[in-house]
Amino acid sequence: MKKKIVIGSDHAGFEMKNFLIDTLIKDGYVVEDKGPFNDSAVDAGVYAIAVGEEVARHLDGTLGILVCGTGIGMSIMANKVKYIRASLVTDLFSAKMTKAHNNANVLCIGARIFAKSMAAEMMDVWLNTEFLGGKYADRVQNIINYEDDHKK
Ligand SMILES: O=C(CO)[C@H](O)[C@H](O)[C@H](O)COP(=O)(O)O
Repeated sequence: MKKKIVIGSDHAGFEMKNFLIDTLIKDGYVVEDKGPFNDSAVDAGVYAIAVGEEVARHLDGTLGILVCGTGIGMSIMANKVKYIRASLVTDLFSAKMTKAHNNANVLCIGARIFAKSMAAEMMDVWLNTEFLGGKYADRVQNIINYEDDHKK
């Protein structure tokens, strides 16, 4: 079975979130939508934390996707959650490398920057790239060690 994807947005990312959910379901993923469920103005941070905490509770391969206007607020907030490596991506190469080298477990996308098709492409590349492990695993482990030492 394919991985579970937990997804959230703010009002600016609401429409793109729904598009990405449809794409994920078509591709056979199990999707958990953390909201919002309409396009009324909300604070992106609430949804970033909800998605981040759900991913951090299931570090078995569950991944998160966050969409706001720029993706910036989402990435700042999601990275406050212990064990979350959230990446704001702006191109296909970054989308690939943030999984291959950083094993990013949350992807952040700016709905006011990208067309839906480009967002779906970045998501697809990230989902279908494998973490390379080896020296990159040592580096990711250093991040985890820091979190273990400094975060509750
Ligand atoms: O970074 C962000 C959230 O922290 C986003 O880009 C938001 O979508 C953006 O700030 C929302 O702006 P709005 O004026 O409230 O629509």
